[in-house]
Amino acid sequence: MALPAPSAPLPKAELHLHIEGTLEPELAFSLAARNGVPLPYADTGELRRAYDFADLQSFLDLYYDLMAVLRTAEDFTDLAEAYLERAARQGVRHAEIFFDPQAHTARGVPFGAVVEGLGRALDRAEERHGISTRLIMCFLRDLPAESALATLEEAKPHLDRITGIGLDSAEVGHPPAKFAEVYAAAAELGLRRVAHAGEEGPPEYVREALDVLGVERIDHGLRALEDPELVERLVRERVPLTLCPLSNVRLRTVGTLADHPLRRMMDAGLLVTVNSDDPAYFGGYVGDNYHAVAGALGLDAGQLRELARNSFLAAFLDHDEERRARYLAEVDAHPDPAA
Ligand code: HPA
Ligand SMILES: [Zn+2]
Repeated sequence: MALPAPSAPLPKAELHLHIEGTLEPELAFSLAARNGVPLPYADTGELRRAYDFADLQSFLDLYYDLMAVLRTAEDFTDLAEAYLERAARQGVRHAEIFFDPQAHTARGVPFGAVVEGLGRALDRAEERHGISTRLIMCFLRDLPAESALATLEEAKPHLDRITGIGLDSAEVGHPPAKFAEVYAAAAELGLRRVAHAGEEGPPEYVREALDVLGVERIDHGLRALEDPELVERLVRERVPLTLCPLSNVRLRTVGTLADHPLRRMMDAGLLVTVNSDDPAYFGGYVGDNYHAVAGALGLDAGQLRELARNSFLAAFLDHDEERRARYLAEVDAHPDPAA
């Protein structure tokens, strides 16, 4: 008897994904060889063994170091192409991709090489992988606000490729209000706004991201749970939260997946989504994150469907409502959300 064909993975959008965090050890070594960049690791096994993080900063140190291998537009194309291929296999139909321009321009890589390189992969993502895409430029919050303003200036000739801005890197000590001016300038330019807040920083940072920066989504937002009034507001205003469960475990913001508050957050009425953050470093791509939380928290088919629906509801698809409706219909029609 023939085995039934395995069903396709649940269609989903990925809204919290740092493209530099998709740099797998194998690609890092091959780019290092191509560009003549020395790496302080003997092989991919030794590099992987360094992925044992105590907190956000210990991860960021390695993340920024390994980026040294990314030098040319072609490197960024190869990086994004590898991500899109993996994402498609895990059911991603729409990806809103973060990149960190300052981490590259600071090393002498031109802004244009980064955006054009990524853009070449994104331009063919629909045809090759069936994935629609957006690009979101993140500012490094541990650099001065002036550097973010200069980066927005550099971005101006490339705004046809950039949908929005975000805020990432070391959170504590760098409150959202530090970036009020650049967020206001970006809003004037018609850019969408998101920010990491409440990953390691306090609930106050989540409130500031909403009130001072005018963000439309909060990346992570876990620590909002410490403030019931803030939770009530996030529910009332339907502010999407882009959660990254495997990241939270690897960076020790939650103890184990079984302790992850995702299910409680859904029960509280929050609009939560599941994402991979930096999948090459945290042990899984977005489908792996869905499977992991489904297993650890005992999510049923309805809850998995809700997470996938939320991802499309929270996506920047306002100018393409027809597409959003199509993606939502694909979720509703999916025979087996656990796949
Ligand atoms: O998880 C993250 N948090 C903050 N900054 C980041 N930059 C890449 N990944 C992250
Ligand atoms: Zn992130």
